[in-house]
Amino acid sequence: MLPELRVLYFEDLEVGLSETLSKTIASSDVVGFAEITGDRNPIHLSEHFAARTPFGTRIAHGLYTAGLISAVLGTRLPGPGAVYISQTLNFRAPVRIGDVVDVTVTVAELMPERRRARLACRCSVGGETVLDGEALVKVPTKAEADPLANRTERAQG
Ligand SMILES: C[C@@H](O)CC(=O)SCCNC(=O)CCNC(=O)[C@H](O)C(C)(C)COP(=O)(O)OP(=O)(O)OC[C@H]1O[C@@H](n2cnc3c(N)ncnc32)[C@H](O)[C@@H]1OP(=O)(O)O
Repeated sequence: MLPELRVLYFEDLEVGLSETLSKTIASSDVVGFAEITGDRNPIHLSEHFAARTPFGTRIAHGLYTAGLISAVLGTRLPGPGAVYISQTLNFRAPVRIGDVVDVTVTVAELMPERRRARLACRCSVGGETVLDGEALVKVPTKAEADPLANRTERAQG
């Protein structure tokens, strides 16, 4: 999943605006996440260990799946320049190697006075919700992102 970057400024957002990206979870993703974070829980890395858990097989780290939400926020909605403030997460069902995770974020509320957007986040596999929660992000306005362009517009206008 390497989507094209799209910048949406605060004034471009409206409640209900939504974006979905999909990612197939590879074993190398899970191994890589274990390496970069140090979370070597064998439920993610060892088939032998995972076979004796209720899941029956290795599962992805919850925070790896959550990271896919961050990818949508940071690349598509709102996109580059968005700053995470908070994120709630409910891990409702496991994600297994080979699963295709559909990640959807939807603008739920806009708070113009502080340029905050609240977004509903849902990850699903085959239509089943595996993770949901809410993100709060700070979103640049066009003027904040490009103050020179704004000054030029005013001078011309
Ligand atoms: C630390 C790391 O190394 C480890 C990881 O990252 S593990 C990977 C991330 N976690 C997961 O993949 C777990 C996914 N979730 C599940 O498989 C299940 O939710 C569960 C096994 C954790 C819980 O299942 P269970 O104990 O069977 O619970 P029930 O389905 O019987 O539900 C009982 C009520 O609790 C509510 N509920 C269950 N899970 C969650 C949740 N994650 N968040 C919020 N609420 C949850 C469920 O809705 C039921 O509520 P009700 O009102 O009784 O209907």
